[in-house]
Amino acid sequence: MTPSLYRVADFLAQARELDAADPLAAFRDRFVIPDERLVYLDGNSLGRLPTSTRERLHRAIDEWGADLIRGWDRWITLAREVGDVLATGVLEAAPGEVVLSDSTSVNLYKLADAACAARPGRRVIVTDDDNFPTDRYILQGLAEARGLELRVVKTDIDLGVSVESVREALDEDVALVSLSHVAYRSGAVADMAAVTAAAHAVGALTLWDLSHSAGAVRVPLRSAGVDLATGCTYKHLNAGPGAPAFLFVRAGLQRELRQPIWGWFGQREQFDMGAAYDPVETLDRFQVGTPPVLGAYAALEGARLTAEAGIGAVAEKGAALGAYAIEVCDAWLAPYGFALASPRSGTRRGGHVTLHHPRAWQFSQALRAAGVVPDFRTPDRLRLGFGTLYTRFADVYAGLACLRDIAASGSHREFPEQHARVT
Ligand SMILES: Cc1ncc(COP(=O)(O)O)c(C=O)c1O
Ligand SMILES: Nc1c(O)cccc1C(=O)C[C@H](N)C(=O)O
Repeated sequence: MTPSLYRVADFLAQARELDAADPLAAFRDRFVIPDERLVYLDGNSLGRLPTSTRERLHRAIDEWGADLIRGWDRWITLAREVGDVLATGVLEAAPGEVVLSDSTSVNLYKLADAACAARPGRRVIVTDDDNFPTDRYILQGLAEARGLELRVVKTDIDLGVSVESVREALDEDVALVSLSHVAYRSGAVADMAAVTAAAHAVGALTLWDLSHSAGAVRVPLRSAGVDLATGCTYKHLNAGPGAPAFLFVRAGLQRELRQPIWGWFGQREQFDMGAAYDPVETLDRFQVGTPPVLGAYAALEGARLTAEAGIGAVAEKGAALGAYAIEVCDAWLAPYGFALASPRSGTRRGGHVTLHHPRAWQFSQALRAAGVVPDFRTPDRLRLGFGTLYTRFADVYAGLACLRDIAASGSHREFPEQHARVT
């Protein structure tokens, strides 16, 4: 499974060999793939639909029709049920530390505000300048509302945020360090354990965005001593557009923190409908309102699929897909001006590989027109995202062969230079 061991020029044969040796190959049959000709390299934005999810959602709709309000006997605990699958099968956390809730954006706000409230007198939140937009905006808004300073660490946009740069931003005034574990643009993996240790050394809490990590790489929440985390389920966990996010709160912190949105799903004896907010002492205090049940079932199926495959095997295959892509890019695309904009080392890279090219937008449009779906990120980056459970080495080969042919023929120049709308 290690592409660098190959010294053959025949990348197609190499892809076939790697697919034949892939222990996760059979998982592709567990996804709905209506068009086998489409080369989908955007699983890091929106994962494919698992067949079990399609079945479970049909069943859930029928249960709604038949059970009506009685369905809540089961649905009421669904967010925690999914959380436990994520905790034990995907995130290296303990049962009772992860729950499905709201969106990543809303959870970031809830957790960051709770962390700042738990460090009264400290005036600083630390983040980095290439963190995902919603993270930066939420922290900007929170800092403004609380009269805090948002200290923004400079990132190398291809290699991610370094522990040294975070350390330089730390002092005893810092309440919270909030970073993405896998950078959305480059796929660079931050050193979760070292950053967390550095933050703890000055008495600060840590909050990690795991949107690009969950279901793609190992997330050592427990061994790194992480305090707080959140992330989406619609990328590598394949739970579908708008599926609910998850949040993690370290067991030892749950009683101490109080989140800012006082909803009834955090309330002790919820159905007593008490007069004043009195939150439970467990993780449920970070819930707010009625969970989206259909999305929660989709998240349950997606999380189970990754847990069944094993996050170790998933991460290993993701790294191998990336290594193969980089090897092919070096040989085929560098002559056309493409440059790697992700870490080369598999242990420092998440589930996607990013390429830099001044005409990345035009290439992304030409690829789409040719039946290959990558994504584009401003200003000049092409991201190739691998859904480890369904992307084959042969898909990576086909996508890159198409990109090479476009570059060789110059056909990308037929597409407008400026991007209009980008997803
Ligand atoms: C790192 C990261 N955080 C957050 C989000 C989105 O958050 P939300 O689901 O709240 O829109 C994304 C992707 O959209 C992301 O890549
Ligand atoms: N969440 C998305 C959406 O609602 C619309 C379009 C794209 C997305 C994405 O997930 C983008 C993705 N987080 C990124 O890394 O760019």
